Amino acid sequence: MSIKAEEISSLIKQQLANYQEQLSVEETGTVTYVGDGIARAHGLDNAMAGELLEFDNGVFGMVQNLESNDVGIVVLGDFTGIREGNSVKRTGRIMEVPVGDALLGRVVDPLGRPIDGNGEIKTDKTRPVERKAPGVMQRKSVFEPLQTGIKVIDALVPIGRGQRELIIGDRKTGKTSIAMDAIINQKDQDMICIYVAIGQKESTVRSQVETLRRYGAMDYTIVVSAGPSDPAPLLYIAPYTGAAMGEEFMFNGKHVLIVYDDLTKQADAYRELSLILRRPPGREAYPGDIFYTHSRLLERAAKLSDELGGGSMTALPIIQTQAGDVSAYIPTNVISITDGQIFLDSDLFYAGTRPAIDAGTSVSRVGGDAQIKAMKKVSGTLRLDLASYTELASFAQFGSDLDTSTQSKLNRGARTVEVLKQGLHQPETVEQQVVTLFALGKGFIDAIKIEDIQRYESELFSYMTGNHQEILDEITSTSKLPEGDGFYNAIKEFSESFQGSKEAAK
Ligand SMILES: Nc1ncnc2c1ncn2[C@@H]1O[C@H](COP(=O)(O)OP(=O)(O)OP(=O)(O)O)[C@@H](O)[C@H]1O
Repeated sequence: MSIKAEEISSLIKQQLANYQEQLSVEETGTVTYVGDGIARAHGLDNAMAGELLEFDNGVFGMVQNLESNDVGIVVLGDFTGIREGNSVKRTGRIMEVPVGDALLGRVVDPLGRPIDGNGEIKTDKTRPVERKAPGVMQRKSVFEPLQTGIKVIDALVPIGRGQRELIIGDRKTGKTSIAMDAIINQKDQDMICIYVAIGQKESTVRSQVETLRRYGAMDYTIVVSAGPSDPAPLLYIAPYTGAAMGEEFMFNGKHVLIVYDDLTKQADAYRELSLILRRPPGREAYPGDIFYTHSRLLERAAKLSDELGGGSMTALPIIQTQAGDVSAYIPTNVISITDGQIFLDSDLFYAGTRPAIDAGTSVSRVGGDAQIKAMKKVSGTLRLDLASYTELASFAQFGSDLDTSTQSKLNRGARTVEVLKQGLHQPETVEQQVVTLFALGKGFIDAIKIEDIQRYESELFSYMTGNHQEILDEITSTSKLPEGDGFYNAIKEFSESFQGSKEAAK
C-alpha cells in the first residue's frame, strides 16, 4: 500500500486547523457561587447561551443566563465537589449526547451515560441535545397509523406516526401503563421506542424496564432516566436528550415512538432551576419561557418528507393533573401544543373501566387519517354511541319505564363500554380489534351477558384464526373490510354456537 504525500500533508493541515480552533475558544472563568445545582462564574466573557462548560473536577455545566458581569450555569452532575474560586473552562461546544443503535436495550442517564451496569456504550456518534425542529418544507402530513394495541385508543383516538398525543390525568389513573402497552405493541412493527422517565423512583423505572424486557420490548427500546434525587438540571434536560436520540433514527428514515413521563415534573424542575437562577417568576411561579420549553421539545416530533427519508417521531408526552383540572397552567399549555389528548378519568378508573379513557374529552386531531380503512368503518359511530349512552345512562337512573329504543341503546352502550375494557399488557392486533368491533356494530354482542363478553371476544378471535384465517389475511393485506357476506356469516356462525348467547340480555 502506497501512501501519497499530498494525503499526509492534507491530514496534517486538517489537524493543525482544528488545533488552532480549539485554542481560540479556550477561555476560563472563576466560580463565584455554587448551590442547588447552579453555579455562577465570572470572566467567561465570550460564553454562548447553551454552551457546555467544564469545571476543575471534570463535572460539566451548561450556560443558561448571560448577565453583565457573570454567567449563570446549570451543573450537569454532582455540584458538591465544586468550590468557590475554582476555575471553569469553555469548551466551545453545545451539549451533545451519544446516539445510535448501540443505545438500544440500554438504560442511560440524561447525559447518555449507561446506568444499567451493562458496561460502556460503544458509539462514536453524537447529536446536540437542543436542536431546531424540522421546518414546514421538511415535513409531510401524518398518514400512517401507529397501532397502540389498545382498542379504545386505536378506535376512538387513533394516533399517526409523527403525531404528538398527550396522555393526561390524575395520579394513578394508568397513564404510564398506556405508554408501556403502546411500546410493548411495537414489537415487529419497525419502530424504535424511547422511554424518558423524569423524576420517577428508581425502583419504578427498574420494574418498568423489567416489564419491557419480559415482553421482548427492550430490544428496540432506549430508556433515559433522571431520578428524583438527580439535580434539577438533569431532570430538565432529560426529554431533550431523548429527542436527540430519536432524531438520529428519524433522520435515517426510521420510525420512532418517544414517551416523556412526565412533563409536569420536568416543568417543576425547570421552575426550580429558574428560580435559583433568579429569573423573574411568572404564573404559578413558572418562568416566562415555560411554554417555549415544551413547544420546542414537542415540535421536534415530526413526519419527515420523502426527500428526507420519510422517517417519523411520534411523541406521547404525559401530564399529571390535580383533581382532573385540565385548565391549570401546564396542562393547558401542553394541550395547546399537542395534536390531541387522551384524558384519563379517575372515577372511571375506580369504577373498573380500564383503560379509564374518557371518550367525551379525548380527541385526536389527526384522527381518521391515521386509521386503516377497515378500522375507520367499524369504529365510525362508536364515539357517538358512547356519548349518547353516557347521557342516557345518567338520565335513566331517574325513570323506571323506558321505551324499547332507549332500552336497546342502553344495552348496546353497556356492552360497548365492556368491549373497550382491556387488561394490562394485553395488546391486540388491528385485525383482532376489527373483528370485535365489527361484531359489536352488527349487534352480535347485544345478546351476550356482560360478564361473558371478554370470553366471547377471545373465543371469537381464536375461532376466526382457526377457521377463517383467510378473512384476517384479507384485512391485513387490503386494510379494508372484506367484501361479501363471508365475514358477517363467520361471526354469525360463531355467535350462534357461543355458550351463553341464547340468554336474553338483561
Ligand atoms: N388497563 C388496566 N387494567 C388493570 N390495571 C391497570 C390498567 N391500567 C393501569 N392499571 C393499574 O393501575 C395502577 C396505576 O397505573 P400507572 O402507574 O400506569 O398510573 P399513572 O397514572 O402513570 O401513575 P403515576 O401517577 O404514578 O404516574 C397500576 O398499578 C396498574 O397496574
